[in-house]
Amino acid sequence: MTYKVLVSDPVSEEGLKILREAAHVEVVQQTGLSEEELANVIGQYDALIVRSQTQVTAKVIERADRLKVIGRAGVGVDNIDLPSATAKGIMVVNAPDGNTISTAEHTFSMLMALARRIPQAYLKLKQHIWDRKAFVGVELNGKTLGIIGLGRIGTEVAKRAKAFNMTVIAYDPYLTPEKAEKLGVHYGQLNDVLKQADFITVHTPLLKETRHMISHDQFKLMKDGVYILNCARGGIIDEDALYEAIITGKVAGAALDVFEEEPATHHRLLELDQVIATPHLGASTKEAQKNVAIDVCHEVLKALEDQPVKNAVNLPSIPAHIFKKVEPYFLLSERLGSFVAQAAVGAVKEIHISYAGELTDLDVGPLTRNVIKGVLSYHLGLQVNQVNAPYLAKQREVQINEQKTSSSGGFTNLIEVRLVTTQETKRVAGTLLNGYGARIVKVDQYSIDVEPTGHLIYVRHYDRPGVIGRVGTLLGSHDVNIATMQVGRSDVGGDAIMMLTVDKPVSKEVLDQLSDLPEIKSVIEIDL
Ligand SMILES: NC(=O)c1ccc[n+]([C@@H]2O[C@H](COP(=O)([O-])OP(=O)(O)OC[C@H]3O[C@@H](n4cnc5c(N)ncnc54)[C@H](O)[C@@H]3O)[C@@H](O)[C@H]2O)c1
Ligand SMILES: O=C(O)CC[C@@H](O)C(=O)O
Repeated sequence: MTYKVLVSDPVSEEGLKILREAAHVEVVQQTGLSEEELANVIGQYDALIVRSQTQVTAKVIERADRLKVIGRAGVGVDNIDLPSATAKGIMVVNAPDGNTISTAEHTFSMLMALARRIPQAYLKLKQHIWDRKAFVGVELNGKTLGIIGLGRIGTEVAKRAKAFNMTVIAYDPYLTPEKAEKLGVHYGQLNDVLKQADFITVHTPLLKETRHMISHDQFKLMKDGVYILNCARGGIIDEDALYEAIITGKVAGAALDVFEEEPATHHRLLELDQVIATPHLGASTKEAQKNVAIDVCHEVLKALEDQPVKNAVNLPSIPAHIFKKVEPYFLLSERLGSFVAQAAVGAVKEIHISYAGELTDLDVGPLTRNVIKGVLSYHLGLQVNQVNAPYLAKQREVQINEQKTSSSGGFTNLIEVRLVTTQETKRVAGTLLNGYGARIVKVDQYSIDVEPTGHLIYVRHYDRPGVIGRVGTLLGSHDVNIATMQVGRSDVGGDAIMMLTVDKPVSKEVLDQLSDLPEIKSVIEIDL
């Protein structure tokens, strides 16, 4: 059988030749296809290889009847509708390592160009104007670089900054003071980075939690005359807030490689002299394109030949007989991980998972991987899957401990997840109730009974008369309907929790108002 592979973005020939040289593969290159055009041809192909331009939408996937694998030559898979691909059984693979250095170097080029106003001076000279007074820059030497997101690229940027004698302060949910010390960077919370840095660069994925993570309130905390860089994803920085911060002089300059909507040829930020920009060129080097093309083509070939792949973004690979037994606990295990990651404060250090009751007879490996996936996905997004979750945890020095125990607290099956962070230990336990589905039955020392689904509000408070009423009244006054409410307390008048299920996401303003109510200790919104 011959496999047909469609390459719909420019991808390096050095990678494609791996496919061309495979006897049973035919490669077709067709770039610049509209959604409609791609949907019309996709039915003929077994594999699709893209970079970031091609939008692999639900409509395209719906027509992809032969498609076995989608290969992304790069890291971000935000241009691929992963749920649709997964639902149709199409594997998505990426090439996460090949463009790290290029993107770090691009960020550093932008940092230097921003500090010395090189693009602005270049433009003037091209207009035959020899203006030396207008382009006085600032040195990097002795300045503080704030890095938000110290993953692959952030870490490489940090190394380069240190070579320039910069102080580096970083915030990442997986960064602990010990790891920071090893890397030679200062450990900070987000606000520390915002307050202390002269230059701030973001290197996180674009997730619900990171969308607009730098907005009006965050700009207010920064030093006057701060410089901002985004070579990660448009949308991490709120572009309207950035515009305002530049106009008011809070931000002295910004370097942008990415935009909320691309191509961004007419963006109003581009009108500002303080803004320098490139059209999403972070990964555009011969080396990176060669690396990612080779990596992704190897992966696509393996997927076509049913061999194990390293960088599958969506599909688990579990033998069928094990899958059948553990499948009912899949949702519960992942949601417990996700719950505890959202509920806990501080950088993740250890994940302890214990299984009790009838689960002790099963191979719980896939469930453990699912719990880890649930924890890590909160900060690492779509790149985490069943296959790579333990590897990603190890890479981040997160310790994993799995055990089976006889104490099931009266439940026929029980999964307990204990997350140890730099600041606290958070526990959650769940069970699968025969005929009723998954339930969270314990949070820390409190017994509750909550379906792990939808929008939850987790309130810690003091057990005093009137607290529950005030919470209900406040939510009601903001048109937030409470679907269920569970209350747990340690002892009368002592610490207590409330777990509310609400029908729609609650705005930050309402959550802040809830936190300000008397006797409330903390309020966290959890999306499952
Ligand atoms: N401009 C380009 O051409 C280009 C090229 C490659 C990658 N990228 C983008 O760069 C970004 C980083 O890529 P990477 O390979 O370093 O990814 P990575 O997964 O190695 O690192 C991302 C880091 O962000 C951290 N993070 C997640 N949520 C956070 C939060 N709320 N606050 C602080 N940190 C948080 C994660 O813990 C992780 O360590 C991604 O958005 C990727 O798509 C852009
Ligand atoms: O394909 C590109 O050049 C962009 C790649 C980059 O944004 C990525 O996420 O890997």
